[in-house]
Amino acid sequence: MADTAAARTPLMAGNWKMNINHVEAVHLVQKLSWTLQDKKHDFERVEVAVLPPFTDIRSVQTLVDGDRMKIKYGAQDVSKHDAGAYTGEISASMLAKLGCTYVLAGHSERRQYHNESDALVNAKATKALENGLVPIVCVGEGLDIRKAGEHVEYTLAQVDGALAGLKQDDVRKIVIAYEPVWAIGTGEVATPEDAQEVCAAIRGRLEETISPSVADSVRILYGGSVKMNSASGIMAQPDVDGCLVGGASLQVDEFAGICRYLDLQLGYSS
Ligand SMILES: O=C[C@H](O)COP(=O)(O)O
Repeated sequence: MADTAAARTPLMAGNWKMNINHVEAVHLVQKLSWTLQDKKHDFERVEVAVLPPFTDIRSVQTLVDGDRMKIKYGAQDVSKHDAGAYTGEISASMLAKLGCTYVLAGHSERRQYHNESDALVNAKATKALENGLVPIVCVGEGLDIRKAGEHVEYTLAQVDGALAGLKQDDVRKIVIAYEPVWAIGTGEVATPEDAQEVCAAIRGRLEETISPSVADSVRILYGGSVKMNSASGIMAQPDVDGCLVGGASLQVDEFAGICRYLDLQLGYSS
């Protein structure tokens, strides 16, 4: 496959999960912005996004808009419904109105604790796209599947299910995050080669089932215990276009270091 990684702008997305209230969110985003600006971070070269809990999004929007920050933001989940009697759910149009760019669909914790199926992930991604949001579709295997050596096949089946029926032009817009469940929040980092193996297989599947040009455009992230020190090795892989960062995104210096992996690779000051 043609190596067009340079045409895919890397994305570092910080998933705060159920951490950080709306007051803390303002401090965290402000400090992240100052830290990155101070280091002259080039947001066109490496895109930075935060994915706070729903209750924080309005505060983050106000700050980002007011200070004209280049940090993007989004949500951790979205309803498959447009509106109506769905207590506790949040629609894609509500997120769009809040200026969200991204929304996670099918994070492994949603699949694990809320039994989200590939069909539901597909419905959520579809709703996100209809409302102008970019879904970050999450896939990845558990430890038993990895040990059985079935991780590639398993993950590709999730990709097929999550993208079923989407139009080529819609698939081109999405982001896919490969997060091996055994490496999430455990300190167990998949090796760069582990990440590359599955990310390359996902790209290959898009090439086969959608089109080579779509496969070359879609950004594929790795997620699972990424830290400042592991980011550059992971990002050196040709089919890895960014990271979905959980725990480390709650620490400004750590997350800023991940976003600045290129500068740190070149030995510039941290
Ligand atoms: O959404 C992020 C992934 O679940 C990774 O989380 P983690 O960096 O805490 O392992």
